[in-house]
Amino acid sequence: MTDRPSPPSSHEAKVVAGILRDAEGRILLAQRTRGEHAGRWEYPGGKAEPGESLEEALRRELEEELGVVIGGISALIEVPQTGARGPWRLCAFEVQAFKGEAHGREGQALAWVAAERLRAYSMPPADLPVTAALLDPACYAITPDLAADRTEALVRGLDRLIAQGSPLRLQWRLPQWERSAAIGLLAAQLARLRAAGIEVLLNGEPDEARRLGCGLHLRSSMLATVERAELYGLDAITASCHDASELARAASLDLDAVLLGPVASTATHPGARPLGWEEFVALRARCALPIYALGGLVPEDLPAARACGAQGIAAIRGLWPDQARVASG
Ligand SMILES: Nc1nc2c([nH]c(=O)n2[C@@H]2O[C@H](COP(=O)(O)OP(=O)(O)OP(=O)(O)O)[C@@H](O)[C@H]2O)c(=O)[nH]1
Repeated sequence: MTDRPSPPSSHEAKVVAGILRDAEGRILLAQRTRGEHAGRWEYPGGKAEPGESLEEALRRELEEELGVVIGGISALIEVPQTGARGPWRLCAFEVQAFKGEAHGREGQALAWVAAERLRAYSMPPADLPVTAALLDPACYAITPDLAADRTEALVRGLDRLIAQGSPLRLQWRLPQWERSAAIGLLAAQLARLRAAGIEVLLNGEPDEARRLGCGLHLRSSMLATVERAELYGLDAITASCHDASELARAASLDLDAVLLGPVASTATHPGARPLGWEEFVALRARCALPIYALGGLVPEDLPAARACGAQGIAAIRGLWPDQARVASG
């Protein structure tokens, strides 16, 4: 587990937002009536006032804007951003219960939206990571770098991932394997992975992923050269990023998420300089893509990652089940 990040700086403006659900599980959006994002939809809330805790701010805003009194809340994600007026942070909370019937007390339109329809609503950029935190897996596993004769060990690892039964993204990365063998094994495993709710992204070429009908992960070298048109018709697309220019490139291609790291030092990439959480936050603040924090992280790091604006963690060792047995088995 990594050291916890330092608390957000006090000169950073805070905006609180609540995720409210109705009896059918639909989520409440409010339409902005003024300012830069007028007409766009957002999670209801507003700016915290000086001296107010985030919970107090959320309670006040939701009462003022919607006429509801909220019960318990839990942190979903914080999204540090850099705006024209300086640093600010969108702090999104799941609202476990509320009293009263939500209505637009400030003339704003409201909509109860089924989770899978959220992305059909135009939202401010800072909301992209909030929506991704609601809809997409928090864990992004990467296959271990096994030798080409280790098919059985790999399949045993997949069995265990499936048995865990939690939502997951899985990057299929087998650099030591013949291309045809790596793709052949994925083709044979894809249906059962998908049936278990595991979303597979091939570390490879767009055409290969299209033929398999799975997602695609772009190495940073490919991110630099790939054209948007080559990515047409693919499921989820992610990319490896290490700095602000790669993040900007990923954003210009409108990718679904990126992996940013290494946050801490890792056994698999011993020479790479770790970013640490502070630099991670500084980079995250300059773009609005969903970002998985990568490098030396384990599931216990998830709350810290979410507090730094990460969608979750990406890892080989930290997420591959029973790594020790795979390595020696
Ligand atoms: N409430 C809310 N604000 C958001 C979201 N996403 C996002 O970028 N924002 C931005 O955060 C800021 C929130 O300010 P606000 O105008 O709602 O807050 P307020 O009513 O307390 O402030 P005001 O009285 O200065 O207008 C706006 O610039 C808004 O566009 C979101 O999901 N919910």
